[in-house]
Amino acid sequence: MTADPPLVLDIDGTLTRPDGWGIDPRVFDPIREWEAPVVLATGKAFPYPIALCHFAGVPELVVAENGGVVYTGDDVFFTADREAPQAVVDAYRAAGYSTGWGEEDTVNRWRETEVAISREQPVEPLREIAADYGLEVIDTGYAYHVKDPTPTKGDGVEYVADHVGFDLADAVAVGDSINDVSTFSVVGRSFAVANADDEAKAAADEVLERPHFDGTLSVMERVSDRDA
Ligand SMILES: O=C(O)COP(=O)(O)O
Ligand SMILES: [Mg+2]
Repeated sequence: MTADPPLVLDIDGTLTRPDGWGIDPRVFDPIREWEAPVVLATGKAFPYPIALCHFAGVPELVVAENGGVVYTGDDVFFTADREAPQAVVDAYRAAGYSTGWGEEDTVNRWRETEVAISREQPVEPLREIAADYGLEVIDTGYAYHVKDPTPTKGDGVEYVADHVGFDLADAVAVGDSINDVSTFSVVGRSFAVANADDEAKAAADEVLERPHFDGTLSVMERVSDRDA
């Protein structure tokens, strides 16, 4: 018997420090002590959530690249490929723009199914080129993501739940942006942190009073049925 509900957590904007950048150091113990699966569902490239699970010492249950890459702990699923997003970014660069991440571009280096562009770069030409390729550009508040519209974080979360064997109706999700809306629609209870964008706030069952990991921690304390 487990007292805690399964958790689905976004990373940027949700596990972040009060100033919005970097993982809040208080994240590690509560997720390690959580008595149910914890799924990290992020727009970041695959190695980032894997590393977070690894260093926190928790099982690697991961939805990365906004649903493009799913890891159930046993199997990796790729639900899109990078070719078309890369063609969009190549055309964007050919038009004189840049991804904005510098020469080595560690943001995209290990990305398999989409490409991310710095929010300091102009988005309108990017949207126009992406539309020509039938792709979308989503703004997470941390980056612009050029992606196939089909795979979503919510689809990836369903994969993980099926493989791990928990009921999503019991699960609780916390997120901050438009890329969490699909997650909110597949779980039993959803929460948007106070810093969330309008789309996430509208989709969540509840908008929290507190931002970033302060908000997420308040949910974890509230939904845990463990005896104190
Ligand atoms: O990669 C991003 O832009 C945002 O990442 P997140 O989905 O963990 O918030
Ligand atoms: Mg986020």
